[in-house]
Amino acid sequence: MSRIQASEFEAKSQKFLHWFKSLPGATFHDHLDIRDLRFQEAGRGIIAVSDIPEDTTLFTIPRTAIINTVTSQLSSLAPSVFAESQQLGEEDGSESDGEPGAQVPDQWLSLILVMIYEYLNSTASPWKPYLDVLPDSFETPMFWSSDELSQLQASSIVDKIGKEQADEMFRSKIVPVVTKYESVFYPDGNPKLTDDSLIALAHRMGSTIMAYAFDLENEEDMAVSDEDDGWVEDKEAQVMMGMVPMADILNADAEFNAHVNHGENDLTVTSLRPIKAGEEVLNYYGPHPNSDLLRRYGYVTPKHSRYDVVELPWESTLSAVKETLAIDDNTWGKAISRIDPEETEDTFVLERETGTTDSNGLLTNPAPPPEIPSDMEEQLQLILKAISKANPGLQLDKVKRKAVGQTVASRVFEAKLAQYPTTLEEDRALLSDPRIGRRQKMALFVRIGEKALLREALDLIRVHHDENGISVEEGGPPRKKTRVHG
Ligand SMILES: C[S@@+](CC[C@H](N)C(=O)[O-])C[C@H]1O[C@@H](n2cnc3c(N)ncnc32)[C@H](O)[C@@H]1O
Repeated sequence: MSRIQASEFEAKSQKFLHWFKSLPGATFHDHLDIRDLRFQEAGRGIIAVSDIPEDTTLFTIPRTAIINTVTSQLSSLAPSVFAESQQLGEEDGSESDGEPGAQVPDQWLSLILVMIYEYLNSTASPWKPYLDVLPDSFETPMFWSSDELSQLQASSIVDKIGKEQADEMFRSKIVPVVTKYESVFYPDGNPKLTDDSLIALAHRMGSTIMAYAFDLENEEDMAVSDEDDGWVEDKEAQVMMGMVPMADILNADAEFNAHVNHGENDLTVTSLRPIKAGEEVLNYYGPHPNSDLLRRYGYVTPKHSRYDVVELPWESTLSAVKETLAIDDNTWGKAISRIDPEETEDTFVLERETGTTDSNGLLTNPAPPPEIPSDMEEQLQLILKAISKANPGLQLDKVKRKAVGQTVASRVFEAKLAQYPTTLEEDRALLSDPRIGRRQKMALFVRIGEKALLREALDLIRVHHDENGISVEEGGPPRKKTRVHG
């Protein structure tokens, strides 16, 4: 990084800080500063420059400083925009942030439109110094090349990126709104963007929102008292997305030392424990696996590994059952026909039953090894029962069913491991290679976490087998004389 780049970056941070402090109702503790953390690939962050005691208000953000559909001028200049984007989002029930069911589509689309409006009106925007510290490029897989994506190997994150769906949604929902309100989005004859540039801008704003926006909580009683000023229109509108200057300069980790409180007129950030001079103030984005952290925020951390997950398709469990019990096709067909696809899960999630942090933001217990997912066990027993109904000769007692279940789970985990072209050991060796780039390193981190989880699950099954005095062989195919062809 050249000195000029560093000083430009610093100048933007200080301009933003100055702007923030001048907002009516805003506070920023003297013992804090915004720092350039690009040397640790963390953009900007907030650092304590002197010791700060527990329970200190670190800064206060008035709700009027938040960018959303209530505060942006766009609402008054084009009042029907949000109604329209709401309808458009609801019409096809489309998912908008790449995570099924995670966000009401109209909220995300509306905020993208607001951010596009503020960005295109940049010099006139009251948030200009804030917009200047928001990112213009991202490390999220949405922006990775296919070569980079291949480094994620068999991680289910690959299927959740949703670039094409986002492209399509922006083309069909954002472009027509901007075109319809051209004079609002391009004031004073500002040059118009081509559709492709507008879609690229929508991606930029969409990714910014994904990594920076907050779900703004409103207390129950506010829902009544604030009805007049538009914050809360009805029960469903009680959570509203917004861009919260300064709160979103906080980086985050699975252990953290600050908390954002949502008050009636402002948001306050308080210290959860003493913060020493030189320490970074850290927020918490949630118990995300590294795959999700990468997908949503474009980074990974060792502490989030405890929340890693591996998705296992039901199909793979079925194949392992058929193979383990050496079931012939006829019996299998009958057994499968007894399973109602409406009543079964398509995917199971292997994860550790790890608690989250204590009230100080610290993780106190090590994460235990992952058990076989309970819904996978239930469905496994369901198919075993269906097999015994299809062929009574294949009826198994409880102990045997348990052993078969564990053997099947082992096979499912092994099969998943086999989908990753490299081994855990190879990946760990590669991680320490100084020549690998940032994205490759993050991809390695994700796949190492998933492989380690599968290995832990396999080890745990081995321990259970030993404890129960059951060999894996016993969970294997019944001997020839007990095999009955249906
Ligand atoms: C809400 S912003 C935090 C401020 C951000 N660092 C900036 O410069 O604007 C979230 C983004 O910060 C970065 N980030 C947050 N926590 C991080 C961490 N622990 N390590 C590395 N990057 C982090 C990621 O790029 C993420 O998308």
